[in-house]
Amino acid sequence: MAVYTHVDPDDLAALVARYAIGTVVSCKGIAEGVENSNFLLETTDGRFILTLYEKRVQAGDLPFFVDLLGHLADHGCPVPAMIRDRDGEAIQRISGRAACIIQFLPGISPSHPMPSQCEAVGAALGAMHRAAASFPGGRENSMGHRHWRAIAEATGDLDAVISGLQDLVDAELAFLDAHWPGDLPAHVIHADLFPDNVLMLGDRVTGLIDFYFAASDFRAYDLAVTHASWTFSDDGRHCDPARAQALMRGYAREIALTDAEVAALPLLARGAALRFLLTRAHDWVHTPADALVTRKDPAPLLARLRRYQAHDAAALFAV
Ligand SMILES: Nc1ncnc2c1ncn2[C@@H]1O[C@H](COP(=O)(O)OP(=O)(O)O)[C@@H](O)[C@H]1O
Ligand SMILES: N[C@@H](CCOP(=O)(O)O)C(=O)O
Repeated sequence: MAVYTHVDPDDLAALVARYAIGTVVSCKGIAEGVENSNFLLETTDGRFILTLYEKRVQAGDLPFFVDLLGHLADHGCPVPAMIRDRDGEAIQRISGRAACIIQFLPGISPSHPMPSQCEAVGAALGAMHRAAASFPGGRENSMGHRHWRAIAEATGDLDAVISGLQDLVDAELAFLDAHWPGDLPAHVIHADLFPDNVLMLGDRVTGLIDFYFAASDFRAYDLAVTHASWTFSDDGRHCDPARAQALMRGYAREIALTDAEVAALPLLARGAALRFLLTRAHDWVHTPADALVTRKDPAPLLARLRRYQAHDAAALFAV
């Protein structure tokens, strides 16, 4: 359960009173997620998500996320609105944290996606990229390639997380620094489109959520993150060709990748696997003991990284 911060009932009632959304019926911590404190808020008017922003989300970035979600919704993407209070404010404070009340979207995150669901999420990602390309805002990717070495250093002894990890990470960082592309098509991307950040009903995508890592970066890197998180076995050792082809097919319906992007995908996927390996390793070591959160295992991301390092990795991205 990701609840880092307690919400006092009187403070919550006062917060909700700022909005035209009825009065509080209940407010329960949500089991999923690792970054922020999330609550399912029920009022006399319906269901909402209350998010208190923790660790990696800077309060100063929240106006960017509010504007981005508004832009994507205006372009037909299934993203949740940040609800505005009677004064038009979406960003609040409660329990010493920046906070938002967010539209509740229906759907379930697929734990073991079917190929048809991978195809649907590929198309939803492509459509989201088409919309994001016209978004005028931008944001440095604080979880992007240039920052991975700092995350590794902040973790401490990587060998204490997985034996032999330090040497592997040092070598991979050097390789990626030497080969990372300079000029692929870029705009604001989601950058964390794991299955738990997509809501679906059957094969229909009903929600793309959790945009708090959204930042300016290569669109093909976003596809690589999605490939790494949707097409592998739970242990990260096996990429399912049916799921991978379906994801790529769905994306290709919306976006025609350039030859340079196609050539870069295996490298970008190595970067994607390393990024989430590093943040999981960091959180493995540094998550507060009293937080109600289930830490995510870094090992399956290491297995994916090894798969993407293999000489035949380009085949994993065939349409
Ligand atoms: N707009 C929403 N509609 C419905 N459920 C949501 C919404 N936002 C978040 N959730 C639920 O809360 C969980 C955690 O949200 P998420 O934003 O992924 O948290 P974190 O940023 O901490 O990882 C999601 O897996 C989902 O179950
Ligand atoms: N998706 C990342 C962790 C970030 O958590 P999220 O719940 O905000 O996606 C991972 O799986 O390591």
